[in-house]
Amino acid sequence: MTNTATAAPKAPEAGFATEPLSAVILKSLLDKLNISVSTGALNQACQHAQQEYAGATPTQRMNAVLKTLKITQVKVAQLRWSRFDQRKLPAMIFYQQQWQLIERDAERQLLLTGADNETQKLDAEEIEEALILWLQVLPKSNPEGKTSIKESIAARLVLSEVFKTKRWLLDVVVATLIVNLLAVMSSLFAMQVYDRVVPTLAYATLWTLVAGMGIVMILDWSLKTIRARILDSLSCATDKSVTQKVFDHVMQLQLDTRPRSLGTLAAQVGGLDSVRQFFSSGVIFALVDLPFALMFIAFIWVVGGSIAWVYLLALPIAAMLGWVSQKRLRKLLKQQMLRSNERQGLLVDTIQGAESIRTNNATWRFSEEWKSITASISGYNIRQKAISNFATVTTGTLASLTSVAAIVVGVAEIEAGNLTMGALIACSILGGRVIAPVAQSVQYLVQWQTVSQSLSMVDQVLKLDTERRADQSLLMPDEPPKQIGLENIRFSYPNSPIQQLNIAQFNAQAGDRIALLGSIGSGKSTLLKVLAGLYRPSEGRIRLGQADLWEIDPRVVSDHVSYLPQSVHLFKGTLRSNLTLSGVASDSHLLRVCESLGIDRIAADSPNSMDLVISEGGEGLSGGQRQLVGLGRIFLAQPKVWLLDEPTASLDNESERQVMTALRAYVKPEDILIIATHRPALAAQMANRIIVMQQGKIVADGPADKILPKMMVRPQKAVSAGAAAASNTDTAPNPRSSNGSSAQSGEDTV
Ligand SMILES: Nc1ncnc2c1ncn2[C@@H]1O[C@H](COP(=O)(O)OP(=O)(O)OP(=O)(O)O)[C@@H](O)[C@H]1O
Repeated sequence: MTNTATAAPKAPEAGFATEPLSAVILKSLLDKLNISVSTGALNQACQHAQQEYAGATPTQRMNAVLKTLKITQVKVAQLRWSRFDQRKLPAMIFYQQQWQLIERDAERQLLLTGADNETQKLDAEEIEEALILWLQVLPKSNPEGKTSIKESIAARLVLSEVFKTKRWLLDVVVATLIVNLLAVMSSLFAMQVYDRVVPTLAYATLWTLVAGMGIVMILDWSLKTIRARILDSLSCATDKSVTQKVFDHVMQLQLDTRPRSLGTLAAQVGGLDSVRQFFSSGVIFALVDLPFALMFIAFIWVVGGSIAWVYLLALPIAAMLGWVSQKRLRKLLKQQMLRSNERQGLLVDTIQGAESIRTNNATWRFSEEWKSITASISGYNIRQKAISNFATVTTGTLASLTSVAAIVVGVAEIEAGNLTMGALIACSILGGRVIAPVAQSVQYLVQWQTVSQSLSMVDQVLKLDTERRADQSLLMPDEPPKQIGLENIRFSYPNSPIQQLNIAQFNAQAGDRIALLGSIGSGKSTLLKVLAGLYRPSEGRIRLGQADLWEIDPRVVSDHVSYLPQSVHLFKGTLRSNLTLSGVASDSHLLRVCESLGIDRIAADSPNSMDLVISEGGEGLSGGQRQLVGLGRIFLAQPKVWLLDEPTASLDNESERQVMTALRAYVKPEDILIIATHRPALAAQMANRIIVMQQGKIVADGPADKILPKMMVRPQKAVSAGAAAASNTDTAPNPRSSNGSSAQSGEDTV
């Protein structure tokens, strides 16, 4: 167990706010970030920023420099070295009264380079309080929104499902081949009738031909129906399997890397619908029919000679039209989809936060935001519709033009004696079969843009890390863990340079009852989530029992470690289904837990008892009742490690007492209990060991009876008192303090 105490933060180095940003250092940093900029322009921008923003912070001046240089892909953050996530180097540092470049060399040693190009190696401790300016290069957005099928994970997923069995492909190709050959029969029928039946009025021949055509039509109808059925069932099966895979991926996402905007995430996953619609809307017919266009042209050549040229000329024009339209649509659709996802996120946020919006009189603000997003979506929509309508109408006109041109050429051929009237009519019928799939393909090229944008949205979700690698062989220890600990843990949220946890050593043994104290934002919840295996630290190791927690099967981890979040989420269902989320608790166990925690009173107040209906989003229970349900879940799970984040924050005194009693009864002597709380009274009642956190670090760790009394004295200085107490304290945990007197007066929060 560690006993760490850090000094209070030192004052920032004088002069940091006014010292000009060094153009030389900034140039080196931008070069390292692969952002090219001319030295002259950079010098001018730095001078301009210094003159215009003389008294401003370094961040404001850096932003001014970037704005002058028109560098938009970079965000600036300013923070102390002690909170900086060192993996995010290089950066600029204000040290020894000057701006310098800080990076790591090949041996991972910290290296400072000054404006004079002098370099020096140094240790992290020397620059603990120095100021860092960090430039975050935002991922390059793909302005064209181009997603190649090869790069797209979602597209590969869909295609691998579509082609899992290839039998259907053969069936569809054979059916299509026959359907197209039958189309040739229809044109031959027309030719025979015009050339042989009409001149002689040979009815016997006509009836024979009609009988033949009857068989052809029945065959055509049957094959088309079978082909559609095959493709429909294929698209349903693909849809089922792909959406399931994406849903499972979302369920296994590493929680700290999950995007913060959940409404947008939901919209991204919903994008799969347009992919499914595309694949089930008959695109495969158009694709399969497309090569037959060439076959029909060949047939027209045989029957009508030079008429074939007309169609051969129309083909590339139609293809060009489709290609140009989809190219123009690409960028528009991407913008439209991004805004649509944003709107979906706003809708979810507004519905969830309706109470806060109303009570803060903020309805107008959200309404304005909605109006502005909708206006831009409509703008994109109108432009997109104009392009696709142009493509559709122009292809239609092209089809008519082609058929007029074919007739004109045909008339000339008839005059020259190269063609009969029947052959001209047969060519006209076949010509329709050339233009139709090409026109359809233009539509699909246009539609493909929507699909490829949806695919790239789904891709963004599929690219997020899952909690375990797919190829990882996981441990399944059969012994329950007797300890949980951290070694050299550092944690920061993605895209944030701030280190939210920095803990060299922490160990909790069986029997430990730990209260985690610290001011708001000090990292208590983050620590509990890291211990629960919900957040993956960027560095270091979490030991659960003898193994690394991230090497253990997550189901085994959840069996042994339970975490109660600060705000408990309830799901649509009943009180019972919300308590027994995993569905493994027996009724008698459930009833005992409900009685111990007072949940039975919630059930008793409802006519439906334990079947009390909970609606989507957990509406139907009060804040305190939700917290009891959350506790109930953990009591039912009976874990070895109990991680409770402010478990009684929403409870009244009576319920809190009941929960405390229940905790004493249910937490077994060999279990580990860690409670994050702002209430020293709660800590005094439950804990035999106190840990105090500050800025993501453990600043005090020791027996409750040594640390708590000092914290009760001046709650406003609790954290530093805790740190001071710890520095005078034995490092071994003491048995639980019996000194309840300090607890009684300790209703203050820490
Ligand atoms: N999803 C997130 N992304 C980025 N930063 C976050 C995120 N969640 C929390 N933080 C930051 O991490 C820091 C630690 O937060 P944490 O919730 O662990 O604090 P805490 O000690 O539990 O606070 P409280 O007592 O208010 O619950 C805070 O500064 C917070 O702003």
